[in-house]
Order: sequence, then C-alpha cells, then structure tokens
Amino acid sequence: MNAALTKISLKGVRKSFGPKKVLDGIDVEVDAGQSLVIIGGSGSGKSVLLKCILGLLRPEAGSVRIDGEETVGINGTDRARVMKKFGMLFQGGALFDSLRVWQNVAFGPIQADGVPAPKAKEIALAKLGAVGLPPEVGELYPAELSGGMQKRVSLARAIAREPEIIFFDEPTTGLDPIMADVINDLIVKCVRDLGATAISITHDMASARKISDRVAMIYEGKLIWQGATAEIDQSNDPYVDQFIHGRAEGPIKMQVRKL
Ligand SMILES: Nc1ncnc2c1ncn2[C@@H]1O[C@H](COP(=O)(O)OP(=O)(O)OP(=O)(O)O)[C@@H](O)[C@H]1O
Repeated sequence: MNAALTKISLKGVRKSFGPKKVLDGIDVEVDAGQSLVIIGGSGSGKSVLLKCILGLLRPEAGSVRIDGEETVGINGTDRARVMKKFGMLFQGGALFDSLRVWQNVAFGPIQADGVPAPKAKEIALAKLGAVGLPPEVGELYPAELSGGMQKRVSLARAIAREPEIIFFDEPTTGLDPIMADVINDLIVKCVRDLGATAISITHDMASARKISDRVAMIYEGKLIWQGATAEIDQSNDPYVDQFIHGRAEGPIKMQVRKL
C-alpha cells in the first residue's frame, strides 16, 4: 500500500473500560477516497472504534494517524484542526429540534468556519439540493419531516463543510428497505462528489455492500477479517459467513442473559 495515499491508519489500538477489553489491538488502513464499512455484532466495539478515530475516546495504546499525523494525545488546537477534516452522520440523525432544517445544515459552516448566515444559508440550500430536498424544506423544523427526510438532512449536514473524511454511524437504521437504498445511493454519490474517504458502521448488510469498497469485521476486540466488499461472499471465514447471513447458529456466540 502506498503510504502517501493512506488517509487513516490505526496500529495496535487498545481500549478497555475497567476490566472489559473492548478493542484489543486494532490494525486497519483506509486509503484516500476509499469507503470502509465496519461490521460486527451489538456491543462488539464498532462505536468505540469510531470514537477512538474521532478523538472522542483516547486509546490506552496504539496509534491513530490521519494523513500520517499521529492524533493520539495531541493538544486541543491540533485536535480542532484535525477535526475540521471530519464530517459525521450520527445514528438517529441528531438534528437540533429547535432549529430550522437550513440552520441545522448551516450549523457547521457558521459555528466552525465563521461563514456569515446568508452565505451559510446558500450553502445549506445547495447541500439540501444535493440530497434531493427542495429549498422549501429548509424552512421546516426536523419534527415536521419523515425519518427518511431527516436522514437526508443529516447527510446534507455531514457534507456541508465538504469534509475530507466522513463517518456514517448506522445510516440506514429505522428506514424501510427502499428508503434505505435511496440513502445508500445518496451516500455513494455524496462521497464520490466530494472525493471523500468514508468509514461507516452498520448492521445492514445490503447497505454495507452498496456503500463500501472494503469491509472489516470486528469480533471480541479484534478485526478478524478485512477484504474487498466484492470478496465477502468468498471469505471462507465462518464468523463472517454467520454474520452476513444472519444465522443464530455458528461460532459467534451472542450473550443472551435470562431475566
Ligand atoms: N463510555 C463507556 N464506558 C463503559 N463502557 C463502554 C463505554 N462505551 C462503550 N462501552 C462498552 O463497550 C462495548 C462496545 O460498545 P460499542 O458501543 O462500541 O458497541 P457497538 O459495536 O457499536 O454496538 P451496537 O451495534 O449495539 O451499537 C460495550 O460492551 C459497551 O457497553
């Protein structure tokens, strides 16, 4: 792999909470312009991994490099500079209920970049257009929108500052299969138009297949398989097979506690 093209590089990342080891030595690289999906069961550490890359959690050991720059333990000013490269679509959308749709999308440009409100509104309406929402929607409040429209607004907000790296946390959760596919198509289009690098976490294999070039599977704190999305059906890995086919029987044991 050409180091000059590596956008995100994790080596030996470890994170525990008390005695519980959640990440137990994670190594992964994402090239510039690539889209990686991380799959794994509930509680396997996908969100913790994303938070370690974003700098919201600090790993006990290991390295997280963005564009070759070590980000574990950097100071606040450097962290803020690195964070400017990131856009994020949060699970559940996380829109501000008290702000109009355009204000939600314009929030980053105004707050982080100091763009004046009229210009930020122009940007917001353009980004809403990019996700298929007409300008009138900009005047509404999030509560007035369907779940699918809220996801589109969240996507418009994630791309508003034209980030180099976008994180998608369960982007299709709660959507019907058709709307999920619309959102998948929009994710692919937006990421491609920006030339961005993407990391997503999802349980939705249809979404994973559509939005990623590569897949990494996390199990018991380790990435047990990584490969091209097109090769996932031929992984010959019993854990991956069980997960992608959603079988209860197999080597992955779910913790089911009797009440
Ligand atoms: N701040 C925290 N303090 C203590 N434990 C935590 C914290 N954050 C996460 N954990 C634990 O780490 C483990 C992994 O959690 P994580 O949220 O990363 O799972 P996930 O793979 O994203 O799951 P899901 O698919 O259900 O969202 C869980 O056991 C969780 O309880």
